[in-house]
Amino acid sequence: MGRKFFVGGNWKCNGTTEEVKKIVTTLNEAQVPSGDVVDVVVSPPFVFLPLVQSLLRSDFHVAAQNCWVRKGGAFTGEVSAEMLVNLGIPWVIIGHSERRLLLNESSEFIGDKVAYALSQGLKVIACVGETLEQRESGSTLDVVSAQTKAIADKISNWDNVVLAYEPVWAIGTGKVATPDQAQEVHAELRKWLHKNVSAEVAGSVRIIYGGSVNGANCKELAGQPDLDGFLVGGASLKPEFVDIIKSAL
Ligand SMILES: O=C(CO)COP(=O)(O)O
Repeated sequence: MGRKFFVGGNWKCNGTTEEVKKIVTTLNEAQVPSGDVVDVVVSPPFVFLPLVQSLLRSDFHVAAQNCWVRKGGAFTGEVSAEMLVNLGIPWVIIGHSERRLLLNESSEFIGDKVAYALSQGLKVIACVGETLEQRESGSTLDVVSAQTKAIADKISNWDNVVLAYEPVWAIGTGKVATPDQAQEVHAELRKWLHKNVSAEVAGSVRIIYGGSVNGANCKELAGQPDLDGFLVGGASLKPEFVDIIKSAL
């Protein structure tokens, strides 16, 4: 099927100028598989985007962690998709569970954001995932399907979308999904896309996993047939991010 492996590093709300420079130096010096084998995208906080973009090796790319839902204007504190395009930022993460849960972003709002960002020419890492409560009540597949539907309802072209499955109970907890748990949801998401979007999209969209991925557990997860990469939080701030990139091989 030829889906290129994708490794994203979500730095979240972390870092000082010095720390950011250090991470970028580590990445720039790393021996990793070529850009033909893996897409590497790191996502610093907005304020560090220009710095990271100017220092980062040219085969790695940057993503913003969010953007405004429509054209910019009188929206204090927001950053528009147009601004990211203006700075040459190619990617944006949309719908991360921390924004869904802590900032009350609804699935519909996220669908609108994905559509607007794509319309401006950005590539989107769109996140879905269930809470522990939802998993324990057996509604995981319903939840991730509904979150994916809210995106599918608003877009017609998936070429520039990477779908990130991030179970909330695995984020920052050290409790990684087992390879079987991840594979099950990834396969179901692909089935959902096949049925509700198209066979082509189901076959070509990369579905990446996020939640307590580290240098030790990445290899086994990467071996799952429907798992096309990772969105890494905590470990993306450490040198072991390089080992996660290497799991593409
Ligand atoms: O939320 C995540 C990436 O977006 C995952 O975070 P952790 O890797 O820290 O669990």
